[in-house]
Amino acid sequence: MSAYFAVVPAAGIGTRFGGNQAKQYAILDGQPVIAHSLQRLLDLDEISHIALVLAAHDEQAALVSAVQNARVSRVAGGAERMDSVLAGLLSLTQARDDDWVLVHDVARPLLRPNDVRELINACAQDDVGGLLAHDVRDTMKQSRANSVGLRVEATVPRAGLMHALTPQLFRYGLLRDALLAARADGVVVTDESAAIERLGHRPRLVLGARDNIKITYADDLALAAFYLSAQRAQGICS
Ligand SMILES: Nc1ccn([C@@H]2O[C@H](COP(=O)(O)OP(=O)(O)OP(=O)(O)O)[C@@H](O)[C@H]2O)c(=O)n1
Ligand SMILES: C[C@](O)(CO)[C@H](O)COP(=O)(O)O
Repeated sequence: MSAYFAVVPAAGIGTRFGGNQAKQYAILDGQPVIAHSLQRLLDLDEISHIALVLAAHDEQAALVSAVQNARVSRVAGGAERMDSVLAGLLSLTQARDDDWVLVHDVARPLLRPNDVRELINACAQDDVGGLLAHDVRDTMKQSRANSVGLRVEATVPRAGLMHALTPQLFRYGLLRDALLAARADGVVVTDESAAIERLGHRPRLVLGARDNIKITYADDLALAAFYLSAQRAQGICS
């Protein structure tokens, strides 16, 4: 039977979020974002081990109790998200090629356990894997900046457009090889699926909850606090 591992890329510096510390240490309902994100994964008994990928200069992670859990190991990250994910994967020396690895951004603290289970179930018989996603709702415009400002270039048909979320779940050996190939080709991918797609595969898309937001800009923190209290009211988390 295949085992499930997780890699949590947490080596980013949060340029778009701003402030004087990385966004994973911003406080959300009394706890740093990293504590929420890790706890959501630790609550899933299916996951045997989590590789937490941190920036080399990170001195705050060690102070977070979820980081000290025996199922969590710390790994040094790289310059791009894909380098950090690869470092996490390569640290999982106990994983076999046909085991599964869930990659989940530390910046997504509101992951619902049921979404992970749906992703796991949907991919169970799959040779490749898949990711959580949700559909684009708004009318989409292609923009172009010119001498008279920002203008509409075209209206892009929204049918079939999806937002890629995490977790993204792939076979360990396939994901490792896909990321190594992207790196060897000098291609920077912003998610695991893109690396897998480059090899000609078509990852499965599993509809995920819209509250699984990524904290990217500072105002996302207030939105996350709102969704967290709504999840509590629904009994989705403690
Ligand atoms: N070299 C990097 C860059 C990003 N990440 C992680 O990848 C996830 C998604 O990246 P993003 O939201 O872009 O985070 P940051 O890189 O921190 O933000 P920014 O791009 O605004 O600097 C985050 O959990 C981040 O910590 C990482 O582990 N290693
Ligand atoms: C992986 C990801 O979270 C999918 O939404 C995302 O691609 C990573 O960060 P970015 O904001 O797209 O750079």
